[in-house]
Amino acid sequence: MADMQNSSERKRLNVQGLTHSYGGNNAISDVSFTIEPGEIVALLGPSGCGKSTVLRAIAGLIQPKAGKIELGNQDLALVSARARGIGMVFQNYALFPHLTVAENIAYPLACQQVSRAERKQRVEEMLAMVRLSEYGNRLPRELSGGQQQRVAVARAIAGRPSLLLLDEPFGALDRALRFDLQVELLHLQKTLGITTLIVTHDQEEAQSLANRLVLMNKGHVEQIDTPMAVYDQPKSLFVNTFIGQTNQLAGTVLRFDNDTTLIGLSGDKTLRLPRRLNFTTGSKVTITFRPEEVRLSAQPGEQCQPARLTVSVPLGPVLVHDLMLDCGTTLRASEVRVPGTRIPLPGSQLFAEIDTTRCHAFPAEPQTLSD
Ligand SMILES: Nc1ncnc2c1ncn2[C@@H]1O[C@H](COP(=O)(O)OP(=O)(O)OP(=O)(O)O)[C@@H](O)[C@H]1O
Repeated sequence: MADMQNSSERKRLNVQGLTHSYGGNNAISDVSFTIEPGEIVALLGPSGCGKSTVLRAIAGLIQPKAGKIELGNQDLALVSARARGIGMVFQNYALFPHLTVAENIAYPLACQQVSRAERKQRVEEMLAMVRLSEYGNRLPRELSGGQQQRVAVARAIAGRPSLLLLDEPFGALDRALRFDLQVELLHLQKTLGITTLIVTHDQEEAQSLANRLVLMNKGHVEQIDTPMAVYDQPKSLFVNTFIGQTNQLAGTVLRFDNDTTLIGLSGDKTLRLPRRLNFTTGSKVTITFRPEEVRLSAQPGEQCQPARLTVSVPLGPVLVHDLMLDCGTTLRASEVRVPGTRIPLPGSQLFAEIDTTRCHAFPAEPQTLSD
């Protein structure tokens, strides 16, 4: 293990202005981000937003139309896929079915012309790392899905890559197994310190694994931040709704009083935000807030929106309430259950107090944003 730690050189990945199209249709436009040596970053976004295209360009499997990719101090433009020193793991394991587990792991080492004796030693080291020491002589089909994926990870890191690319690596596995493998991968990645890029559309996976998230939408990068910053300070409505759950209210900026903004909601209701928004009076806005930022009570109060309970669902330690405002907008509230928490009856008239310090405001129409 010590040998392994010293031999994988930690490198910085620098992606600048990456642009690619397939047959005239732009798949990614001006994608830029960096991954610091030893860092793990997740590329996250809805299906078709261009994640795999970015990964393929970094791996050298496609030639991007524009942009620059540097690993360490090396520009990869003229470096073949094979010579890039990148380990890859795909969703579908992609193990050679006719080779044993040990032969699969040894394969990239043979390509690198590593001596037979060292190959044997490294395969044993890798098998131990992914806790499959007893399985070296089995064929892939004699392993479970989770075990096969661990072999794929072992094979990807056996060649001591300076960059590890993972494309939906646990997508085919069930939830519990995914979690176990995520923890294992995190441990391995930290031990080896390999600069890692993981592509996923699973936001929980991204948040639990990565130091930073690169959020993509329609071929563009929308935000690059830590998982907490992306959750707490989303830069766009897309990011706000893609990460975690969120409530949305359509509103109009009515006026500014001192350091507050009065928002008009439908049905003559209002909401006062305790800060001056960067919008002009009359702007149409979308106000967002998380379910945990809504407190329900049976009594009306200032800043409370009347709402009728549709259903309450206990989810482990949390009670999730779905409600409907008078205007027909749905609202979700959540609270941590404590002994004695009562589940209200569907149809109950309740009052939703929104934590206005945590609300975000986004333009409902782009042209209403003031500068
Ligand atoms: N070989 C190809 N030929 C033509 N269009 C392609 C090709 N590969 C991808 N695309 C298109 O490019 C866009 C980006 O695809 P890409 O596979 O990079 O997205 P993705 O975010 O990885 O999606 P998913 O999460 O579904 O795998 C999509 O519109 C897709 O249809």
